[in-house]
This record gives sequence, C-alpha cells and structure tokens, in this order.
Amino acid sequence: MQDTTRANRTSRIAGFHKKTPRERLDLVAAFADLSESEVAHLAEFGNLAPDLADRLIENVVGTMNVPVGIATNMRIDGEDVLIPMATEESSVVAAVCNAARQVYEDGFTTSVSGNLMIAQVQAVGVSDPHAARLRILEQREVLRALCDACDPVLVRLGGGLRDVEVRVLDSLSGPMVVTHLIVDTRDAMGANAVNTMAEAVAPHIAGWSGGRVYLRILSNLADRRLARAHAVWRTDAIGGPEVRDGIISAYHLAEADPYRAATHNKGIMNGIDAVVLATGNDTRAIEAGAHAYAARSGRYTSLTRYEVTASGDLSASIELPLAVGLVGGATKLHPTAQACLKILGATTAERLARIIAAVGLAQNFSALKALATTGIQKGHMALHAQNIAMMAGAVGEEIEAVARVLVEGHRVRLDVAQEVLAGIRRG
Ligand SMILES: CC(C)(COP(=O)([O-])OP(=O)([O-])OC[C@H]1O[C@@H](n2cnc3c(N)ncnc32)[C@H](O)[C@@H]1OP(=O)([O-])[O-])[C@@H](O)C(=O)NCCC(=O)NCCSC(=O)C[C@@](C)(O)CC(=O)[O-]
Ligand SMILES: NC(=O)C1=CN([C@@H]2O[C@H](COP(=O)(O)OP(=O)(O)OC[C@H]3O[C@@H](n4cnc5c(N)ncnc54)[C@H](OP(=O)(O)O)[C@@H]3O)[C@@H](O)[C@H]2O)C=CC1
Repeated sequence: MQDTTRANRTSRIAGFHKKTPRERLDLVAAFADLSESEVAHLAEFGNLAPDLADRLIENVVGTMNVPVGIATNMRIDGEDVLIPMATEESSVVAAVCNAARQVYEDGFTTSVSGNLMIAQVQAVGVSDPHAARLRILEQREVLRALCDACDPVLVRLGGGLRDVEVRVLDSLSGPMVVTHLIVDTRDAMGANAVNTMAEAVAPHIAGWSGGRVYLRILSNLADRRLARAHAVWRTDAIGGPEVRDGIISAYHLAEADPYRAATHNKGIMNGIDAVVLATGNDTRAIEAGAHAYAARSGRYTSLTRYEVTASGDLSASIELPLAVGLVGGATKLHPTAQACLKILGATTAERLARIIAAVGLAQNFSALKALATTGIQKGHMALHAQNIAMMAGAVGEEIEAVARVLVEGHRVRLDVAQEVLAGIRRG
C-alpha cells in the first residue's frame, strides 16, 4: 500500500549531485523521515573516506559495510594462501575453509587461458556483409596500430591488440557485421581500455564495411580469459564412497537440469563474488560472464564437473571467464581492496583469477557435500542462527545463548528466537 504521508514529496531534485554527501543526506532524511540515529548511522563512513566514496560513485550519502572474512586452509599451486572474502551470507567463508581442509595436503591446481578481452563493434546496413568481413580482416595491421595508439601504457606493459575476428550474424533486422577486437589487457580488467579502442576504430569500420556503426563495447563473455582450477578429494578424507557418489550425483543433476544448475552455480558464485568484491573488482561483469559461459552450448549447465579418478577418488574441476584486474576500477583506489590484494599476495591479474577459480570450486564442493549428506540446513542454519538471534533483539552474550538453543532444538526461526530471548530475560 502506498504511504500517503509521502504522497506530496518529490524525487525531482535538481543539482542533487552538486551537493556534499551530508547535504544530500539531510535532503534524504527529510524525504524519508529518517530518525537522528538513522542519519548518524548513514553519516558514519567507516573505513572508506567520504571524499573517496563521493568520487567512486555518484550522489553518495553513505556506505554499505559488508564483513570481510578470511578463508583458511587454501593451498593453490603449492602455495598457501589466506583468502579475504566480502559477503553478507553466513557459512560461505566456513564452507571454503571446510572444503580446503579436506584437500589441504594436495591443494588446488590452477591455470588460465590468457588475459584477452573482446570488444565488439557492430555494423548494420551493410549490403555485402561477407565481403565486408574480408575487407575488415585485411585491415588487421591498421586496426592494431589504431588500437595500440589508444593505450601506450598498456602496450609498454606487454599488452595491446592481439587479433581481429569478424562475424556475420543473422539478426531480427537483417545481417550484422560484428568485429571483435581481441586485446591483451595485462593486469587490468580492461573494460575501459578496450571500449576506448572500439570507439577509436569505429569510423574506420564504418568506412570499410559501407555500413553504419552503432555499438562499440566489450563483451562480458570473456571466453579468452578463462580461469581453471582442479583438485582431487581423497574418498577416505571426505567420508567414503557414498559421500563421493552423492556429490557426483548432485553434479549430474546440475549438468542435466537448468533449475538445479542455477542454484549449483549460485553456490559457486557465493565464493567467487566474495573475493571479487573484496578486491574491488566488478561483480556484475563476473556474474554475466559466468552465466553466459554456463549457457554457451545453448543449454544452461554446471560450471563445475565431478568424476572418479582411476584410484577411486573424487576429481573436481571448474572453468569460467574471470576478467579481474589489479589496476583500474576500484581495485587501486579502495584501501580495503588494496589490503585484501596484499593478503592474497596476488601480484598479477592472472594469479588473482586462478585463486578465485579455486575458491569457486571449494565453495561448490562444500555445498554439494552438505547437500548430499546432512542437508544444507545443519551447517548453514547453525551459523545463520546468530543472525536470527540478533533479529529477535538479542545483544552481547544473549546472541550466542539464543543461537545455541535454536540449533540444539533444530528450530532456527525468528518466533522461536523471540520466545527463547524472552525466557532468558525473565531469568
Ligand atoms: C558450515 C560447515 C562448514 C560446517 O561443517 P562441519 O563439518 O559441521 O564443521 P566442523 O565444526 O566439523 O569444522 C570443519 C571445518 O569447517 C570449517 N568451519 C566450521 N565452522 C566454521 C566457522 N564457524 N567459521 C569458519 N570455519 C568453520 C573449519 O575449517 C573447520 O575445521 P577446523 O578449523 O575446525 O580445523 C559445513 O556444513 C559446510 O561446508 N556447509 C556448506 C555451507 C554452504 O555451502 N553455505 C553456502 C550458503 S548456502 C547457498 O547459498 C548455496 C547452495 C547450498 O544453495 C548452493 C547449492 O545448492 O549448490
Ligand atoms: N561491461 C562491463 O563490464 C563494463 C565495465 N566497466 C568498468 O571498467 C572498469 C575496468 O576497466 P579497466 O580498463 O580495467 O580500468 P582502467 O581504465 O581504470 O585501467 C586500465 C588502464 O590502467 C593502465 N595500467 C597501468 N598499469 C597497468 C597494468 N599493469 N596492466 C594493465 N593496465 C595498466 C593502462 O593504461 P593507461 O594508464 O593508459 O590508462 C590501462 O588502460 C571497472 O570499473 C568496470 O566496472 C566499464 C564499462 C563496461
């Protein structure tokens, strides 16, 4: 139902963007009847300076703090790594620790396919699209010079245009000629870098194709920038063949059924997004790439695979696009991201992508193991019980006390938490 007390308030606020965060907050507080304590809470910027926050995005009034937890026990390519994870969801960090603990001696092995990003340039209204494709391909060296001139810093660092592909697509409005600029973006995620290149070559592509150029933008299906991780969980370390087979059966369902694959992949992204966010990278770009890759065959399916090794152990692998960077976006500017990158010890974008792939695999293993054995609620809800206790109003020592009763009684519910809390307070 509409809040009638708000009916006459206007969201048309000219020049809102020119005000300071505090001035904006006062306007918002008046609009939304925020209490003094709500205003004071929003005005508390925590460990992100208001000036920096106000430059990272627009119309800033505050920050949304998410906890950063550390996943332990991860050994990746023979090196022990502590993993900072930014997430609001309980049991996500514990799940990575738990999976990694069960494979600690052997650890995870990772690789990448490269650091190549794709930018697309769309030409329409081309009368001879197939010949236009060849005319553009003939200009490969001209395209290289145009692209590399956009970013001498990147070229100096060993990056720049690597290849050109041209596709003729059938579309609802007839054939389109789509040029792909394939660019090594080194330690940058590379969106801005390749978008600049796509815009620079667009007039030339219009000329060579004889068509009109509309879109000039990167593709988030970064399938030239795949990160891969695999690990072998010994069957006796994970509870025996029944557990192993339950995990494989869970994978088979995700492989066969998009309804399950969506949840299976959501679990993988629990881990991946948490490291992407902790390092100041773009979670939406990673999500878009992951799900597009999961649907690349035309059928949406699992990002991981599980098999049995010759010796009867559980072999698990993951492969997905991971366009993450160490420079660009918020990675270099956000002090928390910088500290998290230091904790990870990742000195190249490639290493960061490899670590993130391993985290995605660990996350998936734990979720499948829980699902195939005790069920997700036992571990997840046990940790979530503290949140429920706080929602019921528990503070300090009450939180642990209420959570314990909820878990022991297998009733992790708000109404039960309220009852238990009232009981504790009555003595
Ligand atoms: C929750 C656990 C880990 C309990 O697991 P457990 O075996 O009951 O725990 P434990 O007390 O025996 O401890 C085992 C290890 O787990 C870790 N661990 C244990 N507790 C903690 C903690 N508090 N904080 C940090 N780490 C913890 C820690 O490494 C510990 O080893 P230790 O350090 O003691 O040598 C397990 O049940 C689990 O891994 N569950 C999976 C949880 C999960 O996947 N959560 C994601 C949210 S649910 C979801 O969104 C996705 C989903 C499930 O739908 C995806 C899908 O369907 O595929
Ligand atoms: N669809 C999408 O995913 C889109 C995403 N974005 C956003 O784009 C941002 C990422 O773009 P990105 O191009 O990475 O960021 P930046 O343009 O901020 O940074 C990349 C630039 O940093 C310089 N640089 C310095 N050191 C290095 C190094 N070691 N390796 C590579 N480059 C280096 C390069 O040259 P120079 O110094 O000359 O700049 C390079 O072009 C993110 O914020 C993302 O959210 C934007 C549009 C669309």
